[in-house]
Amino acid sequence: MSQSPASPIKVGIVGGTGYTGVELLRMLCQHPHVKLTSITSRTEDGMRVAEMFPSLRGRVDLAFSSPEKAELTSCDVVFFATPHGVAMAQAKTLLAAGVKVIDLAADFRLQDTKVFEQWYKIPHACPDVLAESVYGVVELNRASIAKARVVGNPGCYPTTVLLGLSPLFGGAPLIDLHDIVVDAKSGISGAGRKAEVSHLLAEAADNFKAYGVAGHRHKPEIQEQLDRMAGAPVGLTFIPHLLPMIRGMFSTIYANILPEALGVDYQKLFEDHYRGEAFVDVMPAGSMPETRSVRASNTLRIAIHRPGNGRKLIILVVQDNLVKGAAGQAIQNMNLMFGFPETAGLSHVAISP
Ligand SMILES: NC(=O)C1=CN([C@@H]2O[C@H](COP(=O)(O)OP(=O)(O)OC[C@H]3O[C@@H](n4cnc5c(N)ncnc54)[C@H](OP(=O)(O)O)[C@@H]3O)[C@@H](O)[C@H]2O)C=CC1
Ligand SMILES: CC(=O)N[C@@H](CCC(=O)OP(=O)(O)O)C(=O)O
Repeated sequence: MSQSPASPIKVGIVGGTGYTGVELLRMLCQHPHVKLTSITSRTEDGMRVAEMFPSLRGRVDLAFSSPEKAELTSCDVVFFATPHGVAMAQAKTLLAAGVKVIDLAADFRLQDTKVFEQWYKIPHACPDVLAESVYGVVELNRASIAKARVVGNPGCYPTTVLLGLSPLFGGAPLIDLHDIVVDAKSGISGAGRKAEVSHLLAEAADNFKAYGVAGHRHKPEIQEQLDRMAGAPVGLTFIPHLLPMIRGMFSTIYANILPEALGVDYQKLFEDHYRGEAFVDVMPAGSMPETRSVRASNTLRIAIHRPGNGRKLIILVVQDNLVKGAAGQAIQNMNLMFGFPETAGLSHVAISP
């Protein structure tokens, strides 16, 4: 049962100057049960948050502090909006102090440490903490997240793919598991705020390209979860693309319906599966979702298509990579971990246009 404590919980953010960090700030400063107490940056130690982000003037009255100076052990929960490898170095200390941890990077996503080390090129610092962590797609793992001390917030692409496919698993076999194709596109904020030539306006604007075709680190993450959901190895092709826009993610998923499942009403199946979910919207039959319909909101929208009523099932999924794909989902996890209403602080309507 949801409960609201009399006093707000104390929240720290490691990596407050990045794109997902400032999204956490934007949403948490309006959260009814949260008090922001620590926000770190190695490079902006001492700078007022509102000086760097004028959108937060009058909302966040704090300065960035270096991670060493920040009093993270006095928080109730710490979000890591940092590169891979940072959260796992501090998780044990925080847990020992009774602090819950939500990592927006990949340290607590892949349960197989060999696969983690193959893709992230760093040894896992705390396999025991990894073993107790929960993969944070709320709509898939609600009960475990509510009891968790450590959550690995999913990658942005995996969220679209797993929520796009999840209604097809758990009952009688419906699709050919050997051949699922995901054609995914992300806005450039997905690459973070750090300077890189390929992210310059002159390089990324008025351009469109695929990347990671030979292999992308989100493929093993999706694979681990899909294999678990399907109860068998899934044949997955995953191709990410870079869109010439700032925010937004669009995944088109192609699956082949099994001959014995051609009579299923997939629109109804998806509607029934997600009925009552606050942040997953199954659009009416024939809809064409647009990224701007979810911009700055925690909503993920899905549309189901079946051209010619044939055997190809096409699932269109849109989300804001920085919100449902990162900071919003992390707050949804926090709400569950502390017994708050799942929607607390997350009621932002999309900005459109
Ligand atoms: N952008 C997106 O759409 C998504 C991002 N993610 C993941 O979330 C995490 C954050 O992403 P994003 O906000 O885009 O990244 P950014 O590059 O925009 O920001 C990274 C932040 O981490 C801080 N930081 C960097 N290195 C360290 C370190 N060693 N110790 C402590 N702080 C550090 C930086 O500040 P400073 O250098 O001043 O300390 C900065 O505030 C990443 O792991 C990313 O993969 C997940 C899903 C979607
Ligand atoms: C557009 C773009 O570059 N997107 C990033 C993925 C987004 C992300 O941050 O994912 P992780 O948390 O797993 O790093 C990429 O493809 O590397």
